[in-house]
Amino acid sequence: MSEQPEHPGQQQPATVQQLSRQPQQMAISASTQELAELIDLHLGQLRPKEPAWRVSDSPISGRGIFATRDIAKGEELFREHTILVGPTAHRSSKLRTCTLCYRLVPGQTDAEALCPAGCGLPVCEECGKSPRHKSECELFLKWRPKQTQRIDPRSLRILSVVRCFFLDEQQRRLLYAMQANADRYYMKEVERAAACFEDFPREQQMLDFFYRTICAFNTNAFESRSCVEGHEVLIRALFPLAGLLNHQCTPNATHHFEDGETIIVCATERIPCGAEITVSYAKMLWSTLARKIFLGMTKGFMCQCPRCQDPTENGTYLSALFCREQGCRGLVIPVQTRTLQPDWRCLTCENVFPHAKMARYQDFALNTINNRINSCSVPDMIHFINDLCPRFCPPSNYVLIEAKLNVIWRMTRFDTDQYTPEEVAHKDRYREDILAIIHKLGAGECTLKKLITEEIQ
Ligand SMILES: C[S@@+](CC[C@H](N)C(=O)[O-])C[C@H]1O[C@@H](n2cnc3c(N)ncnc32)[C@H](O)[C@@H]1O
Repeated sequence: MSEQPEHPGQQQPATVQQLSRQPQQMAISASTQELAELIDLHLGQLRPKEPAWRVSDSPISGRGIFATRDIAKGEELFREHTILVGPTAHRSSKLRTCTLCYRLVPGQTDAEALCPAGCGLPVCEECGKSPRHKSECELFLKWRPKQTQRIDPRSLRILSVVRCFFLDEQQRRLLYAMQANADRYYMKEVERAAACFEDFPREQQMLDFFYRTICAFNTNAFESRSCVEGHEVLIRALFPLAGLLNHQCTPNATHHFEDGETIIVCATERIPCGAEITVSYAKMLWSTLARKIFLGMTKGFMCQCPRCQDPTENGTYLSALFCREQGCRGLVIPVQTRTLQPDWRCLTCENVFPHAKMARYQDFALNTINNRINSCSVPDMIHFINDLCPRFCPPSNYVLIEAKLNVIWRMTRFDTDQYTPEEVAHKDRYREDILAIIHKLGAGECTLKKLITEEIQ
Protein backbone atom coordinates (compact mmCIF):
# COMPACT_ATOMS: atom_id res chain seq x y z
CA MET A 1 0.00 0.00 0.00
CA SER A 2 2.89 2.24 -0.44
CA GLU A 3 2.53 5.61 -2.14
CA GLN A 4 5.05 5.25 -4.93
CA PRO A 5 5.88 1.60 -5.42
CA GLU A 6 9.13 0.85 -7.18
CA HIS A 7 8.87 -0.81 -10.56
CA PRO A 8 8.66 -4.58 -10.15
CA GLY A 9 10.60 -5.30 -13.35
CA GLN A 10 9.67 -8.15 -15.61
CA GLN A 11 10.22 -11.83 -15.68
CA GLN A 12 13.09 -12.62 -13.38
CA PRO A 13 12.69 -16.35 -12.68
CA ALA A 14 13.00 -15.81 -8.91
CA THR A 15 9.96 -13.59 -9.07
CA VAL A 16 7.79 -16.27 -10.58
CA GLN A 17 8.97 -18.75 -7.96
CA GLN A 18 8.29 -16.32 -5.18
CA LEU A 19 4.82 -15.73 -6.47
CA SER A 20 3.92 -19.37 -6.43
CA ARG A 21 4.21 -19.55 -2.64
CA GLN A 22 1.40 -17.77 -0.88
CA PRO A 23 2.43 -16.18 2.43
CA GLN A 24 1.05 -17.76 5.55
CA GLN A 25 -1.23 -15.54 7.53
CA MET A 26 -0.58 -15.22 11.26
CA ALA A 27 -3.46 -15.94 13.65
CA ILE A 28 -6.02 -13.17 13.94
CA SER A 29 -7.36 -12.86 17.45
CA ALA A 30 -10.72 -11.15 16.83
CA SER A 31 -13.93 -11.88 14.96
CA THR A 32 -15.02 -9.42 12.28
CA GLN A 33 -17.61 -8.04 14.70
CA GLU A 34 -15.00 -7.51 17.44
CA LEU A 35 -12.68 -5.89 14.91
CA ALA A 36 -15.46 -3.49 13.86
CA GLU A 37 -16.02 -2.53 17.52
CA LEU A 38 -12.32 -2.01 18.15
CA ILE A 39 -12.16 0.21 15.10
CA ASP A 40 -15.06 2.32 16.35
CA LEU A 41 -13.22 2.81 19.66
CA HIS A 42 -9.98 3.64 17.84
CA LEU A 43 -11.69 6.25 15.65
CA GLY A 44 -13.17 7.97 18.71
CA GLN A 45 -14.20 11.48 17.77
CA LEU A 46 -13.30 10.89 14.13
CA ARG A 47 -16.07 8.29 13.83
CA PRO A 48 -18.99 9.95 12.02
CA LYS A 49 -22.39 9.57 13.74
CA GLU A 50 -23.68 7.65 10.74
CA PRO A 51 -20.73 6.27 8.80
CA ALA A 52 -21.24 5.63 5.09
CA TRP A 53 -19.38 2.35 5.51
CA ARG A 54 -19.20 -0.77 7.64
CA VAL A 55 -16.59 -3.45 8.24
CA SER A 56 -17.63 -6.89 7.05
CA ASP A 57 -16.31 -10.15 5.57
CA SER A 58 -15.23 -9.67 1.97
CA PRO A 59 -15.66 -11.85 -1.10
CA ILE A 60 -12.31 -10.48 -2.29
CA SER A 61 -10.32 -11.54 0.77
CA GLY A 62 -10.68 -11.63 4.57
CA ARG A 63 -12.41 -8.53 5.86
CA GLY A 64 -13.17 -5.37 3.89
CA ILE A 65 -15.11 -2.10 4.03
CA PHE A 66 -18.55 -1.76 2.42
CA ALA A 67 -20.78 1.19 1.53
CA THR A 68 -23.91 1.40 3.71
CA ARG A 69 -25.55 3.90 1.35
CA ASP A 70 -24.91 5.34 -2.09
CA ILE A 71 -21.72 7.37 -1.94
CA ALA A 72 -21.11 10.29 -4.29
CA LYS A 73 -17.98 10.64 -6.42
CA GLY A 74 -15.38 12.68 -4.53
CA GLU A 75 -17.10 12.23 -1.14
CA GLU A 76 -14.82 11.89 1.89
CA LEU A 77 -15.43 8.44 3.40
CA PHE A 78 -13.38 8.65 6.56
CA ARG A 79 -10.31 10.11 8.16
CA GLU A 80 -8.24 8.31 10.70
CA HIS A 81 -5.18 8.76 12.93
CA THR A 82 -2.41 6.20 12.88
CA ILE A 83 -1.85 3.79 15.77
CA LEU A 84 1.80 3.08 14.98
CA VAL A 85 4.12 5.31 13.06
CA GLY A 86 7.79 6.10 12.57
CA PRO A 87 10.42 7.21 10.07
CA THR A 88 11.03 4.91 7.11
CA ALA A 89 14.70 5.82 7.62
CA HIS A 90 15.60 5.07 4.01
CA ARG A 91 19.24 5.84 3.52
CA SER A 92 18.28 8.54 1.03
CA SER A 93 16.01 10.34 3.49
CA LYS A 94 17.14 13.11 5.81
CA LEU A 95 17.87 11.25 9.01
CA ARG A 96 18.31 14.41 11.08
CA THR A 97 14.53 14.67 11.37
CA CYS A 98 12.87 14.80 14.80
CA THR A 99 11.26 11.41 15.53
CA LEU A 100 8.16 13.10 16.97
CA CYS A 101 7.37 16.33 15.09
CA TYR A 102 9.36 15.48 11.89
CA ARG A 103 10.94 18.91 11.68
CA LEU A 104 14.55 19.04 10.58
CA VAL A 105 16.69 19.32 13.71
CA PRO A 106 18.97 22.40 13.42
CA GLY A 107 22.70 21.85 13.13
CA GLN A 108 25.18 20.42 10.66
CA THR A 109 26.09 17.06 12.17
CA ASP A 110 24.28 13.93 13.33
CA ALA A 111 25.66 14.46 16.82
CA GLU A 112 23.88 17.82 17.09
CA ALA A 113 20.55 16.20 16.17
CA LEU A 114 20.81 13.26 18.57
CA CYS A 115 19.16 13.30 21.98
CA PRO A 116 21.78 14.51 24.51
CA ALA A 117 20.85 11.63 26.86
CA GLY A 118 22.52 9.21 24.39
CA CYS A 119 19.48 7.13 23.32
CA GLY A 120 20.51 7.39 19.66
CA LEU A 121 17.27 9.03 18.49
CA PRO A 122 17.24 12.36 16.66
CA VAL A 123 14.86 14.73 18.42
CA CYS A 124 14.30 18.49 18.48
CA GLU A 125 14.83 20.45 21.69
CA GLU A 126 11.10 20.86 22.34
CA CYS A 127 10.08 17.24 21.70
CA GLY A 128 13.13 16.08 23.67
CA LYS A 129 11.36 17.32 26.82
CA SER A 130 8.05 15.58 26.05
CA PRO A 131 6.85 12.56 28.08
CA ARG A 132 6.55 10.62 24.80
CA HIS A 133 10.22 11.00 23.99
CA LYS A 134 11.17 10.36 27.64
CA SER A 135 9.61 6.85 27.55
CA GLU A 136 11.20 6.02 24.18
CA CYS A 137 14.53 7.41 25.35
CA GLU A 138 14.47 5.30 28.55
CA LEU A 139 13.77 2.15 26.55
CA PHE A 140 16.53 2.78 24.01
CA LEU A 141 18.99 3.70 26.79
CA LYS A 142 18.20 0.41 28.56
CA TRP A 143 19.23 -1.45 25.40
CA ARG A 144 22.52 0.52 25.26
CA PRO A 145 22.90 1.90 21.71
CA LYS A 146 26.35 1.32 20.20
CA GLN A 147 26.26 4.54 18.15
CA THR A 148 25.88 7.77 20.06
CA GLN A 149 27.47 10.21 17.60
CA ARG A 150 25.92 9.02 14.35
CA ILE A 151 22.32 8.31 13.39
CA ASP A 152 21.97 4.66 12.50
CA PRO A 153 19.10 4.10 10.01
CA ARG A 154 18.66 0.51 11.25
CA SER A 155 17.86 1.52 14.81
CA LEU A 156 15.78 4.46 13.60
CA ARG A 157 13.65 2.24 11.36
CA ILE A 158 12.77 -0.14 14.20
CA LEU A 159 11.30 2.78 16.16
CA SER A 160 7.88 2.45 14.46
CA VAL A 161 7.84 -1.21 15.55
CA VAL A 162 9.19 -0.62 19.05
CA ARG A 163 6.40 1.88 19.61
CA CYS A 164 4.09 -1.14 19.93
CA PHE A 165 5.35 -1.24 23.55
CA PHE A 166 3.47 1.94 24.28
CA LEU A 167 0.10 0.85 22.90
CA ASP A 168 -2.68 0.41 25.44
CA GLU A 169 -4.53 -2.88 25.85
CA GLN A 170 -7.28 -1.99 23.39
CA GLN A 171 -4.78 -0.85 20.74
CA ARG A 172 -2.82 -4.08 21.14
CA ARG A 173 -6.01 -6.06 20.54
CA LEU A 174 -6.57 -4.00 17.43
CA LEU A 175 -3.01 -4.65 16.23
CA TYR A 176 -3.52 -8.38 16.71
CA ALA A 177 -6.83 -8.19 14.83
CA MET A 178 -5.05 -6.91 11.70
CA GLN A 179 -3.99 -9.32 9.00
CA ALA A 180 -0.26 -10.13 9.18
CA ASN A 181 1.34 -12.07 6.32
CA ALA A 182 4.25 -14.07 7.71
CA ASP A 183 7.64 -14.07 6.02
CA ARG A 184 10.79 -15.11 7.91
CA TYR A 185 12.71 -12.53 5.88
CA TYR A 186 10.98 -9.80 7.90
CA MET A 187 12.92 -10.98 10.97
CA LYS A 188 15.97 -9.39 9.29
CA GLU A 189 14.66 -5.99 10.29
CA VAL A 190 14.77 -7.05 13.96
CA GLU A 191 18.24 -8.60 13.51
CA ARG A 192 19.56 -5.44 11.85
CA ALA A 193 18.19 -3.33 14.71
CA ALA A 194 19.55 -5.75 17.34
CA ALA A 195 23.04 -5.25 15.92
CA CYS A 196 22.82 -1.55 16.88
CA PHE A 197 22.47 -2.23 20.62
CA GLU A 198 24.57 -3.96 23.29
CA ASP A 199 21.52 -5.30 25.15
CA PHE A 200 18.70 -5.67 22.63
CA PRO A 201 15.97 -7.90 24.13
CA ARG A 202 16.41 -11.61 23.33
CA GLU A 203 13.33 -13.09 25.01
CA GLN A 204 11.29 -15.09 22.52
CA GLN A 205 8.00 -13.48 23.53
CA MET A 206 9.39 -10.03 22.87
CA LEU A 207 10.93 -11.02 19.53
CA ASP A 208 7.61 -12.60 18.50
CA PHE A 209 5.85 -9.36 19.36
CA PHE A 210 8.26 -7.37 17.16
CA TYR A 211 8.01 -9.93 14.37
CA ARG A 212 4.22 -9.87 14.32
CA THR A 213 4.23 -6.09 14.30
CA ILE A 214 6.62 -6.01 11.34
CA CYS A 215 4.42 -8.52 9.50
CA ALA A 216 1.38 -6.29 10.21
CA PHE A 217 3.35 -3.30 8.89
CA ASN A 218 4.36 -5.11 5.71
CA THR A 219 0.80 -6.27 5.08
CA ASN A 220 -1.05 -3.06 5.88
CA ALA A 221 1.20 -0.03 6.28
CA PHE A 222 1.09 3.10 4.19
CA GLU A 223 4.23 4.99 3.37
CA SER A 224 3.32 8.62 3.58
CA ARG A 225 5.19 11.55 2.13
CA SER A 226 4.49 14.89 3.64
CA CYS A 227 6.13 18.27 3.72
CA VAL A 228 7.10 19.66 7.11
CA GLU A 229 8.49 23.20 7.02
CA GLY A 230 9.60 22.73 3.42
CA HIS A 231 11.39 19.41 3.84
CA GLU A 232 10.08 16.06 2.63
CA VAL A 233 9.25 13.57 5.34
CA LEU A 234 8.82 9.86 4.70
CA ILE A 235 7.11 7.82 7.35
CA ARG A 236 5.45 4.42 7.52
CA ALA A 237 2.19 4.27 9.39
CA LEU A 238 -0.46 1.73 10.35
CA PHE A 239 -4.09 2.77 10.02
CA PRO A 240 -6.38 -0.04 11.23
CA LEU A 241 -9.46 1.04 9.24
CA ALA A 242 -7.70 2.08 6.02
CA GLY A 243 -5.66 -1.13 6.35
CA LEU A 244 -8.88 -3.07 5.77
CA LEU A 245 -9.28 -1.70 2.26
CA ASN A 246 -8.83 -4.52 -0.22
CA HIS A 247 -7.16 -4.00 -3.57
CA GLN A 248 -8.68 -3.63 -7.06
CA CYS A 249 -6.63 -2.49 -10.04
CA THR A 250 -9.26 0.10 -10.91
CA PRO A 251 -10.53 0.94 -7.44
CA ASN A 252 -13.40 3.17 -6.35
CA ALA A 253 -11.51 5.03 -3.62
CA THR A 254 -8.18 6.73 -3.05
CA HIS A 255 -6.28 8.09 -0.08
CA HIS A 256 -4.10 11.03 0.80
CA PHE A 257 -2.52 12.31 4.00
CA GLU A 258 -3.51 15.42 5.90
CA ASP A 259 -0.26 15.25 7.82
CA GLY A 260 1.89 12.11 7.84
CA GLU A 261 -0.16 10.71 10.72
CA THR A 262 -3.71 11.28 9.45
CA ILE A 263 -5.10 9.53 6.39
CA ILE A 264 -8.16 10.61 4.42
CA VAL A 265 -10.02 8.18 2.14
CA CYS A 266 -12.33 9.54 -0.61
CA ALA A 267 -14.52 7.96 -3.29
CA THR A 268 -13.10 8.30 -6.81
CA GLU A 269 -16.37 7.09 -8.33
CA ARG A 270 -19.99 6.85 -7.25
CA ILE A 271 -20.14 3.79 -4.96
CA PRO A 272 -23.53 2.08 -4.74
CA CYS A 273 -24.90 0.93 -1.38
CA GLY A 274 -23.51 -2.52 -0.52
CA ALA A 275 -20.44 -2.35 -2.80
CA GLU A 276 -16.98 -3.00 -1.37
CA ILE A 277 -14.76 0.07 -1.07
CA THR A 278 -11.35 -0.61 -2.60
CA VAL A 279 -8.06 1.13 -3.28
CA SER A 280 -5.13 0.22 -5.52
CA TYR A 281 -1.89 -1.03 -3.97
CA ALA A 282 -0.08 -0.80 -7.32
CA LYS A 283 0.47 2.02 -9.78
CA MET A 284 -2.63 2.76 -11.81
CA LEU A 285 -0.90 2.77 -15.20
CA TRP A 286 1.23 -0.33 -14.93
CA SER A 287 0.45 -3.22 -17.27
CA THR A 288 -1.42 -6.23 -15.90
CA LEU A 289 1.73 -8.36 -15.70
CA ALA A 290 3.70 -5.63 -13.93
CA ARG A 291 0.89 -5.22 -11.38
CA LYS A 292 0.58 -8.97 -10.88
CA ILE A 293 4.30 -9.37 -10.20
CA PHE A 294 4.34 -6.41 -7.81
CA LEU A 295 1.25 -7.57 -5.88
CA GLY A 296 2.52 -11.14 -5.70
CA MET A 297 5.91 -10.07 -4.41
CA THR A 298 4.76 -7.50 -1.88
CA LYS A 299 1.33 -8.70 -0.78
CA GLY A 300 1.33 -12.37 -1.75
CA PHE A 301 -1.80 -12.51 -3.90
CA MET A 302 -2.85 -12.69 -7.53
CA CYS A 303 -5.48 -10.10 -8.32
CA GLN A 304 -8.57 -11.40 -10.17
CA CYS A 305 -10.35 -8.08 -10.66
CA PRO A 306 -12.24 -7.34 -13.91
CA ARG A 307 -9.36 -5.24 -15.29
CA CYS A 308 -6.90 -8.10 -14.72
CA GLN A 309 -9.16 -10.41 -16.69
CA ASP A 310 -9.44 -8.18 -19.77
CA PRO A 311 -6.41 -8.65 -22.07
CA THR A 312 -7.07 -5.21 -23.63
CA GLU A 313 -7.33 -3.53 -20.18
CA ASN A 314 -10.48 -1.61 -21.10
CA GLY A 315 -9.05 -0.88 -24.52
CA THR A 316 -6.00 0.93 -23.13
CA TYR A 317 -3.54 -1.71 -24.43
CA LEU A 318 -1.08 -0.80 -21.68
CA SER A 319 0.71 -4.15 -22.16
CA ALA A 320 0.88 -4.05 -25.96
CA LEU A 321 4.14 -4.55 -27.85
CA PHE A 322 4.89 -4.50 -31.58
CA CYS A 323 4.67 -7.65 -33.68
CA ARG A 324 8.10 -8.54 -35.11
CA GLU A 325 6.83 -10.79 -37.88
CA GLN A 326 8.04 -9.67 -41.30
CA GLY A 327 5.91 -6.83 -42.61
CA CYS A 328 3.60 -6.74 -39.61
CA ARG A 329 3.67 -3.94 -37.03
CA GLY A 330 0.44 -4.99 -35.32
CA LEU A 331 -0.12 -4.87 -31.60
CA VAL A 332 0.68 -8.01 -29.64
CA ILE A 333 -1.10 -8.55 -26.31
CA PRO A 334 -1.11 -11.32 -23.69
CA VAL A 335 -3.85 -13.89 -24.33
CA GLN A 336 -4.40 -15.58 -20.96
CA THR A 337 -5.02 -13.46 -17.91
CA ARG A 338 -4.46 -15.87 -15.00
CA THR A 339 -0.83 -16.69 -15.53
CA LEU A 340 2.45 -14.85 -15.29
CA GLN A 341 3.68 -16.51 -18.48
CA PRO A 342 0.88 -16.03 -20.99
CA ASP A 343 1.04 -16.59 -24.72
CA TRP A 344 0.88 -13.36 -26.71
CA ARG A 345 -1.18 -12.86 -29.89
CA CYS A 346 -0.85 -10.29 -32.66
CA LEU A 347 -4.16 -8.49 -33.24
CA THR A 348 -3.24 -8.02 -36.96
CA CYS A 349 -1.53 -11.19 -38.23
CA GLU A 350 -2.89 -13.37 -35.38
CA ASN A 351 0.45 -15.09 -34.85
CA VAL A 352 1.02 -16.36 -31.33
CA PHE A 353 4.36 -15.80 -29.52
CA PRO A 354 5.77 -17.40 -26.38
CA HIS A 355 5.96 -15.24 -23.31
CA ALA A 356 9.75 -15.50 -22.98
CA LYS A 357 10.20 -13.76 -26.34
CA MET A 358 7.75 -10.94 -25.60
CA ALA A 359 9.19 -10.51 -22.10
CA ARG A 360 12.57 -9.78 -23.71
CA TYR A 361 11.01 -7.05 -25.87
CA GLN A 362 9.23 -5.60 -22.84
CA ASP A 363 12.45 -5.64 -20.79
CA PHE A 364 14.29 -3.92 -23.63
CA ALA A 365 11.68 -1.13 -23.76
CA LEU A 366 11.65 -0.81 -19.96
CA ASN A 367 15.42 -0.61 -19.62
CA THR A 368 15.91 1.73 -22.59
CA ILE A 369 13.24 4.13 -21.42
CA ASN A 370 14.31 4.01 -17.77
CA ASN A 371 17.91 4.74 -18.73
CA ARG A 372 16.74 7.81 -20.61
CA ILE A 373 14.52 8.94 -17.75
CA ASN A 374 17.51 8.79 -15.42
CA SER A 375 19.97 10.55 -17.71
CA CYS A 376 18.15 12.91 -20.12
CA SER A 377 17.14 16.54 -19.88
CA VAL A 378 13.44 17.28 -20.43
CA PRO A 379 13.91 18.47 -24.09
CA ASP A 380 15.93 15.31 -24.87
CA MET A 381 13.27 13.20 -23.22
CA ILE A 382 10.56 14.82 -25.37
CA HIS A 383 12.60 14.12 -28.52
CA PHE A 384 13.13 10.53 -27.37
CA ILE A 385 9.41 9.96 -26.66
CA ASN A 386 8.21 11.56 -29.90
CA ASP A 387 10.84 10.41 -32.39
CA LEU A 388 12.73 7.35 -31.11
CA CYS A 389 10.30 5.38 -28.93
CA PRO A 390 7.72 4.83 -31.70
CA ARG A 391 10.35 2.72 -33.51
CA PHE A 392 10.35 0.03 -30.83
CA CYS A 393 7.42 0.64 -28.48
CA PRO A 394 3.71 1.21 -29.22
CA PRO A 395 2.41 4.53 -27.88
CA SER A 396 -0.01 2.69 -25.58
CA ASN A 397 2.70 0.67 -23.78
CA TYR A 398 2.87 1.48 -20.08
CA VAL A 399 6.59 2.26 -19.97
CA LEU A 400 6.12 4.94 -22.61
CA ILE A 401 3.21 6.29 -20.57
CA GLU A 402 5.51 6.35 -17.50
CA ALA A 403 8.04 8.34 -19.54
CA LYS A 404 5.33 10.90 -20.43
CA LEU A 405 4.38 11.13 -16.76
CA ASN A 406 8.01 11.75 -15.91
CA VAL A 407 8.12 14.69 -18.33
CA ILE A 408 4.91 16.11 -16.81
CA TRP A 409 6.30 15.83 -13.24
CA ARG A 410 9.57 17.46 -14.15
CA MET A 411 7.98 20.29 -16.14
CA THR A 412 5.31 21.10 -13.55
CA ARG A 413 7.37 20.72 -10.39
CA PHE A 414 10.79 22.14 -11.24
CA ASP A 415 11.76 25.34 -13.04
CA THR A 416 8.34 25.69 -14.62
CA ASP A 417 9.18 28.75 -16.70
CA GLN A 418 12.27 27.53 -18.54
CA TYR A 419 10.49 25.64 -21.33
CA THR A 420 9.64 26.70 -24.87
CA PRO A 421 5.99 26.96 -25.98
CA GLU A 422 6.52 23.81 -28.12
CA GLU A 423 7.76 21.84 -25.12
CA VAL A 424 4.79 23.01 -23.06
CA ALA A 425 2.47 21.94 -25.89
CA HIS A 426 4.03 18.44 -25.85
CA LYS A 427 3.56 18.24 -22.10
CA ASP A 428 -0.11 19.24 -22.48
CA ARG A 429 -0.60 16.59 -25.15
CA TYR A 430 0.96 13.93 -22.88
CA ARG A 431 -1.40 15.02 -20.14
CA GLU A 432 -4.39 14.60 -22.47
CA ASP A 433 -3.12 11.12 -23.46
CA ILE A 434 -2.93 10.08 -19.81
CA LEU A 435 -6.31 11.58 -18.93
CA ALA A 436 -7.82 9.58 -21.80
CA ILE A 437 -6.34 6.36 -20.35
CA ILE A 438 -7.63 7.20 -16.86
CA HIS A 439 -11.05 7.76 -18.42
CA LYS A 440 -10.98 4.45 -20.33
CA LEU A 441 -9.98 2.60 -17.17
CA GLY A 442 -12.95 4.17 -15.36
CA ALA A 443 -10.62 5.42 -12.62
CA GLY A 444 -12.72 8.54 -11.92
CA GLU A 445 -11.24 11.19 -9.65
CA CYS A 446 -8.15 9.16 -8.78
CA THR A 447 -5.07 10.69 -7.17
CA LEU A 448 -3.11 10.46 -10.41
CA LYS A 449 -5.74 12.54 -12.21
CA LYS A 450 -5.63 15.16 -9.46
CA LEU A 451 -1.86 15.21 -9.57
CA ILE A 452 -1.55 15.72 -13.30
CA THR A 453 -4.28 18.34 -13.40
CA GLU A 454 -2.43 19.98 -10.49
CA GLU A 455 -5.41 19.91 -8.18
CA ILE A 456 -3.01 18.57 -5.56
CA GLN A 457 0.76 19.00 -5.31
C1 LIG B 1 -4.18 -4.44 3.72
S1 LIG B 1 -4.80 -6.06 3.84
C2 LIG B 1 -6.46 -5.84 3.36
C3 LIG B 1 -7.44 -6.27 4.46
C4 LIG B 1 -7.57 -7.75 4.65
N1 LIG B 1 -8.53 -8.28 3.68
C5 LIG B 1 -7.98 -8.11 6.05
O1 LIG B 1 -8.85 -8.96 6.23
O2 LIG B 1 -7.40 -7.56 7.01
C6 LIG B 1 -3.97 -6.74 2.45
C7 LIG B 1 -4.19 -8.21 2.28
O3 LIG B 1 -5.55 -8.47 1.89
C8 LIG B 1 -5.58 -9.47 0.86
N2 LIG B 1 -6.09 -8.85 -0.38
C9 LIG B 1 -6.33 -7.54 -0.59
N3 LIG B 1 -6.81 -7.33 -1.82
C10 LIG B 1 -6.87 -8.53 -2.43
C11 LIG B 1 -7.26 -8.98 -3.73
N4 LIG B 1 -7.70 -8.14 -4.68
N5 LIG B 1 -7.18 -10.30 -4.00
C12 LIG B 1 -6.73 -11.19 -3.07
N6 LIG B 1 -6.33 -10.82 -1.83
C13 LIG B 1 -6.40 -9.52 -1.50
C14 LIG B 1 -4.16 -9.96 0.67
O4 LIG B 1 -3.98 -11.09 1.52
C15 LIG B 1 -3.33 -8.80 1.18
O5 LIG B 1 -2.07 -9.21 1.66
